[in-house]
Amino acid sequence: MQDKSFQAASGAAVSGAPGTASAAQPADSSGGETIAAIVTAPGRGGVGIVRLSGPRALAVAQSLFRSARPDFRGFKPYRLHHGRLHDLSGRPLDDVLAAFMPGPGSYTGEDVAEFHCHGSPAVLRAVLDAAVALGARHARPGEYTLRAFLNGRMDLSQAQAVAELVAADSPEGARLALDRLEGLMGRRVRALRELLEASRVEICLAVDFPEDEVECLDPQAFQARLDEVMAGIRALLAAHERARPFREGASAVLAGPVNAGKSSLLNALVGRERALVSERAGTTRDFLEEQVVLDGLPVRLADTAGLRDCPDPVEREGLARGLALAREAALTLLVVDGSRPLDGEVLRRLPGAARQDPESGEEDARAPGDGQVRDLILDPARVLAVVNKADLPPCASAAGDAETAPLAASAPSPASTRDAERDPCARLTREGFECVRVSARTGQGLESLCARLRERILGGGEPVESRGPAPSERERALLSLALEELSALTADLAAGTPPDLLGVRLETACGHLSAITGEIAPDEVLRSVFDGFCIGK
Ligand SMILES: Nc1nc2c(c(=O)[nH]1)N(C=O)[C@@H](CNc1ccc(C(=O)N[C@@H](CCC(=O)O)C(=O)O)cc1)CN2
Ligand SMILES: Nc1nc2c(ncn2[C@@H]2O[C@H](COP(=O)(O)OP(=O)(O)OP(=O)(O)O)[C@@H](O)[C@H]2O)c(=O)[nH]1
Ligand SMILES: [Mg+2]
Repeated sequence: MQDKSFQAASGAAVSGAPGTASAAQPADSSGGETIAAIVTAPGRGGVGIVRLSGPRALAVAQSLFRSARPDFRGFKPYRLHHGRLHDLSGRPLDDVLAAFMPGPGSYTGEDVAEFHCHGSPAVLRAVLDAAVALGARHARPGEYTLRAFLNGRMDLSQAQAVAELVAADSPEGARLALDRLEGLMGRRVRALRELLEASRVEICLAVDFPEDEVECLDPQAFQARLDEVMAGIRALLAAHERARPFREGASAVLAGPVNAGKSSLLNALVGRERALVSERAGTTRDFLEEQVVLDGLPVRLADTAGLRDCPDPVEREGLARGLALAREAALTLLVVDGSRPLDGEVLRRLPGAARQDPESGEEDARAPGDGQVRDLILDPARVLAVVNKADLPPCASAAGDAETAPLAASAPSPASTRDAERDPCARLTREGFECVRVSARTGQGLESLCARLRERILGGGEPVESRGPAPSERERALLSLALEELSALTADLAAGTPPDLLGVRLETACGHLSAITGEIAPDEVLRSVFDGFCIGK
């Protein structure tokens, strides 16, 4: 036997990998219990995994597993062994690969065993039942990662990053979570806290030896260190804001006149026939939302009822809902038909329209008479104009447009200024709107539309992938609290507040930072973090 293996005779809870256990590791997080779960997604799959963690993991694996090899002499850590699982009565359950990962070096810090089965829900259920019959119990959501946390394998920020990684629906969202999983966040926050701890020591000295106060507490150096910590916290808060759209997904709304091709565009961006499309104006009557990843950015995209003046109360209500969505969204995609002059419904919503219309009074004049709908005023800052149907001849080309010149030549040539006025793209550009020409039918221009949409929602700025971890919502709240405390401390210092009171503020700020990594984590905090997990994580 060339290396250590775990034979049936060796009993449960044999731990290998000496030297990796941290001194701070709690004696036992399992309370003696071994947990088991199907850790792959519900439903059928090529392979499905049942995982066990706890003191009886090895014993359970040894009773269920029979190697296919006659020379099998027990599990070798981190090796896949081929064989069969049998239940207690000896009935074969599946042909599998099995692995054993001894604590404390494993994911959970405990002994872990895995069965890589055929991905049938029936097989997986039977394997899980067999493990439970041998004394394991069903794992609660997030319990593997909770054990990893309690065993000092990761801090709270990393544990939360695991849940976020599993939930990520874009490559960038996953990257952000992976950065935190590596422990970047914890390291950054601990470094900031250490600076504050050094200040606390100074304060304690000043309190204990007041006669030496001048020597111990140099307000300038003290403030300089506070400034450094506050700058560090602000940088983390800024990273949170930049990452927010990737975490939560941004929202964009397709709005515009009837028949402009909003639903066609939704379908083209989603990649399937999600919304009904027809040549009849007023096809979409209620809004409809779909989650898509556009140019790496997760976006909740809503298709809405077309803008038109309509007496039908149902259609009016649909329109009102669409407009309400547009007011909330990060960006409105104003879809217009590029083969026709700009629709009156768009014209009267342009920012300058109220001034041009002598009959209408103030903003309220554009809300319909019954007062139930507050209408939308198209604001170039929150709108990206999408000039659709680029596959059709443009309604009128702007003067000097080379692409459409032959067409203009064959048509009776109207004055070029009138041309420019009739072209929706020219008109909207003149009104200050950014325009993208696309064809929902041919797909032309969709790539640049997605790129512009991403840029507009993220607000240009620094790329999210610029180094540095992005705090989660929970971490953002704690960082803000710490920052508030330090700002108050700055004011106290300037006002000549006695050192013992300054010390209290410092302690509070340190407490907030500790809560991020979980060094101080009351049960309800742990519960709120791990409750969001799925079973098997
Ligand atoms: N099959 C399987 N895949 C998985 C996991 C798992 O538990 N099982 N993971 C979990 O959800 C993630 C991987 N995370 C893991 C992190 C650490 C260790 C671990 O045992 N680390 C030891 C020894 C490493 C080695 O010998 O190479 C260590 O870091 O000391 C295992 C998985 C994703 N993929
Ligand atoms: N040639 C051409 N026709 C298009 C394009 N996009 C949409 N259409 C056509 O325009 C008509 C209206 O399309 P829809 O997607 O239903 O338009 P809508 O804006 O959702 O209309 P409402 O729901 O009624 O407001 C349909 O006949 C589509 O086939 C395009 O890019 N090129
Ligand atoms: Mg529609």
